[in-house]
Amino acid sequence: MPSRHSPPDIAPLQPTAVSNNHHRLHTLPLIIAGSLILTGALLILFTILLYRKLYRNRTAPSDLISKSPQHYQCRRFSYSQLRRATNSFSESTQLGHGGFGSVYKADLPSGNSLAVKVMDSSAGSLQGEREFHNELSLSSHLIGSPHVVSLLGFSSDRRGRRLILVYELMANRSLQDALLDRKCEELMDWNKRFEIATDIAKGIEFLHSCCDPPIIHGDIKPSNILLDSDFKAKIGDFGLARVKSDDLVSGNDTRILIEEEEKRIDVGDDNGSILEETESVITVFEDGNAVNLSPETGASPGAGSVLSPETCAVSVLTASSGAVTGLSPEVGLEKGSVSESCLEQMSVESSSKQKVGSRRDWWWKQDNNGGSRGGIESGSVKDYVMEWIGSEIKKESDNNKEWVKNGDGSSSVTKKKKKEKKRKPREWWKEEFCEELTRKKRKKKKKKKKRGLSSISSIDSWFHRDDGDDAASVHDQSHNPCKRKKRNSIDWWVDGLSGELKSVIGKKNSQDSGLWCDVNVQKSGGVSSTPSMRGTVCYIAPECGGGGVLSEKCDVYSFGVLLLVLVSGRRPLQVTASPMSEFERANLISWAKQLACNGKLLELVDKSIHSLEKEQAVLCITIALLCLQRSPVKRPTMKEIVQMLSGAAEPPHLPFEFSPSPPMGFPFKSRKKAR
Ligand SMILES: Nc1ncnc2c1ncn2[C@@H]1O[C@H](COP(=O)(O)OP(=O)(O)OP(=O)(O)O)[C@@H](O)[C@H]1O
Repeated sequence: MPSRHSPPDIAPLQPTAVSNNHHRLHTLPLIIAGSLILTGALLILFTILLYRKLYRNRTAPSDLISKSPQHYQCRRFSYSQLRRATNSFSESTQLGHGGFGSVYKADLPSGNSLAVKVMDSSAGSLQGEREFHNELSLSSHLIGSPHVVSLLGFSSDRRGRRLILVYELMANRSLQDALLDRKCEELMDWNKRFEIATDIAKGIEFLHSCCDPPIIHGDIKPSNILLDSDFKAKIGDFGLARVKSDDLVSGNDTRILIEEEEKRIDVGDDNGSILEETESVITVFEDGNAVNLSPETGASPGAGSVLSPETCAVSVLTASSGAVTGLSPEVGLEKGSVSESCLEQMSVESSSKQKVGSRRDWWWKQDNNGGSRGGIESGSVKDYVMEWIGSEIKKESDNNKEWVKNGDGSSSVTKKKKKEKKRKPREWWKEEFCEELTRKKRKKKKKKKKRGLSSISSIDSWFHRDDGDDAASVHDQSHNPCKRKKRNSIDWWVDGLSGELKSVIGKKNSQDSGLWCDVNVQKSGGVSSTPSMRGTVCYIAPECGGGGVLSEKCDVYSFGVLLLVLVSGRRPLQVTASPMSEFERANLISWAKQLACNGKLLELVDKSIHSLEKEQAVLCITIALLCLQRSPVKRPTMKEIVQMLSGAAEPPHLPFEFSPSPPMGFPFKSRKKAR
């Protein structure tokens, strides 16, 4: 009998293998998923670590800085100690407010007091961080001058969001604050002012001549001049300063560049820029709903609109600087603040018109900023201003129709009487401007008849004036009484503004409007100035604005403006009284030039000053005018200035173009007549 073989144990094995396979099939995706999750988690962890590392690097520069040997002399302060010393950075300890934060007085338990500048980097201000770095990195160069504010150290909070610079405390805060806001009695003594001027000059000379390599401050202005308890001046705030390194243009190169630039402008302008400018004005206003900007034609009814004095004043003053204490009749010609929206509008629009200039150094680079020669071309400045005025005119035109009629003399007597009753503070402005307009209108008609010249808006001609032309025109007019007659207060007022506008418009800043906001006087008495990478409007040299060539001569120019401010006790741009005649004084630089041409320099001196040394005052103004020459090469060096101020060098002569007119009736015969 055949033995019956039991079937091999394969059959029962089969289900096991199947189940194993099944098991494998089940686990494989799990393994894959698991490994994917693990990889993902690792990636996320890595990213987080990387991000934290980068973030830490960005927000806590002080950690890095402390490792750098060149900062070892700068002490690192304990944040909590500083916080306690400033009462948690309370307002009561606030000394002032700048572009990138506030300055507090810190009273240490030892009895010493310090000034603590807090920059809140959580606001995302890269520029603030840069200034922080810049100031720290320069501190090692700045030791040894009694005319420079000492940087004692730095600090930052645990998360590195608050960056702190610690300075010696300057009891009388800034010159801006003491002279222009608080009007300290001590500064009404001429000797004190002269001493301050000399100290500042010595401080800048130290930066230019004693530091190796030289340092260019880049932002000389009253709010960066600090006064100790004896009102001795020291230069502070080196956030925009820079070491003059080899990659920077040397003095000679600067000269070549400037000469090339001047040639380019001469040739460029000849090649039609003036024509373009004229055309652009017409186009702008034709586009702007047939708004006629010419005061002459604008005054006529039906012209669609008119350039009201308010518009003119606000636009030009706003454009020029925040340093305007009197803006328009609406603000009562007292301290007022420039409309922020206007400033923003100006900055935003202007920045879009700028040509972005390329500079090697980050110092010059600014978000949304840059540009060639003053950050903009003259045409675009004017276009911008014209456009802006045009838009303001549109707003004004509806309100001002009555005024236009009045200006034209067509309104009824009864209406006039009614208006007189309601006379608002701004009325004087309108009336005076109407007179101005009608006068101009008459003159223009005469001109047309005589010469048959094409009509160009007088506003247009205002903007054709450049800094250089300004001087020339001042001189020209002073030497030619006939020409001078043609100028009126408005002309003088607007004189020189094109250069300032260039600076303004080249200053768009991510944090604020980019304008000098000295009008925003803080509660503490401090002021907020422009946190600009290029200096401050009205103080910045024409060639430096908008990323131009930087040299020591930029500081010399700023010193010139500061000197005028010091002597006159007023801001570079301000209207202090209501009459139209005051407009000619609104622009301090133009006014100084005008007085120089008329041989009346001493009229510039602050009336509140006592014990005036007239010779010294004339010396100061003369030096200021030398510093304000358009060509940097012509400006004196700080060393020369110190020598002049200290009497070690001969007192300088006024630049030719500002020297007083020669006596009339000069016996000069032309060849033609002689024959
Ligand atoms: N060391 C100091 N001692 C006393 N007060 C100071 C000191 N440093 C600054 N201040 C005060 O704080 C104010 C603000 O200074 P800060 O340098 O921050 O800004 P600013 O120079 O006014 O403007 P910007 O930031 O545009 O340069 C100064 O105007 C001054 O009144």
